[in-house]
Amino acid sequence: MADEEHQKLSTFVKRVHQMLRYEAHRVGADKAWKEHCNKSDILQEYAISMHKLASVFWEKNATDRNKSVQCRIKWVIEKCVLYFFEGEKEIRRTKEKDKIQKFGNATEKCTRAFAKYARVTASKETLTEAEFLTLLDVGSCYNPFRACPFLYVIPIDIAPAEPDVYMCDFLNLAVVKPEQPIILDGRTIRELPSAVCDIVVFSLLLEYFPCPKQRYLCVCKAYDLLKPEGLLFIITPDSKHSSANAPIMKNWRITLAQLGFSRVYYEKLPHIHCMAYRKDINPELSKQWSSFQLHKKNDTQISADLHIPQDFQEIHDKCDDIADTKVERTNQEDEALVQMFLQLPYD
Ligand SMILES: C[S@@+](CC[C@H](N)C(=O)[O-])C[C@H]1O[C@@H](n2cnc3c(N)ncnc32)[C@H](O)[C@@H]1O
Repeated sequence: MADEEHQKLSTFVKRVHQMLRYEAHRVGADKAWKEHCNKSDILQEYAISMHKLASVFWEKNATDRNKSVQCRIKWVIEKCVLYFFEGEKEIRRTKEKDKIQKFGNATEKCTRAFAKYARVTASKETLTEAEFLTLLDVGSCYNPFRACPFLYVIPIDIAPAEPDVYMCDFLNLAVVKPEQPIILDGRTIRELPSAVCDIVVFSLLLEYFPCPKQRYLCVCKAYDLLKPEGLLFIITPDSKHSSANAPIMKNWRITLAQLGFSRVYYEKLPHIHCMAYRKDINPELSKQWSSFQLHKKNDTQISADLHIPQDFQEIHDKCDDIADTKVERTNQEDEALVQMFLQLPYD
């Protein structure tokens, strides 16, 4: 039997997600979100629960790849090293350039954009590579990337669990003109300049939002905040077999391609999907790929949504009291629940 406290924390986190989905269904996503952000006691308890789940319970399983979701942080760092320091970035740049040349006149505009980008960055490149990489960790909670030596981390959260995490609602963050200074108003961030980040991380973030449009807004914002050739990491929970939610993952890929992202790394680990998307120098190629995929599916229009399996589940017309984490269950039901929440509180 799994630890009782582990189960209680997982249940609390899951109930916050359920409550938000229920409220969004009842009063609309925008209103529900606004009200949710004012529930400081629940946000605070969520922050404490999440921090404890990740740093105590998941940490215990950190060395076992089959059990651990803790490896999500390691996965992101490993892929950053491969991409930024071990040549993958240059390989991708060459591939993009080759494809553009292959497509010929139709993409003449792309070729010009590419050449201009190469000229502008050539002088800065060596300097940039030697400096820290700027990583925006959205929904950071407890700043798990803090210890990484080559990262300058900007951790943000609506409910920081650690004092070095900035208070910020990403949905309402203003993206301002590039080359503006980053304004840190005390421990709160209200705006960031565009094209300022090498890396944006959404680790277990997107499923928090009750509505597919809010998730889409997040990826659009990440696109604006990233430098060309920067990476967006998305870690999303799924304890099922890799093929079970493959159509949803494919739709994400098509939607992100429509924005100008191409997928660089993907891995299904036992409890999570791990993905890294590159902001292409020119968005036309990935847009073309996306249109081709839609054509194959006989779809004409890309949806400005990012769905998760929970969107297709029935919304219960009554949401249990969030504070009441004690539910009457049989031993068998208890065991099933524990197995389900052993690693992640979402599925
Ligand atoms: C499930 S936790 C994940 C924490 C951490 N990233 C991890 O991998 O362990 C989701 C976090 O996202 C935060 N969050 C949700 N919506 C947010 C928003 N709009 N802006 C910033 N943070 C948000 C929550 O407060 C919560 O700490």
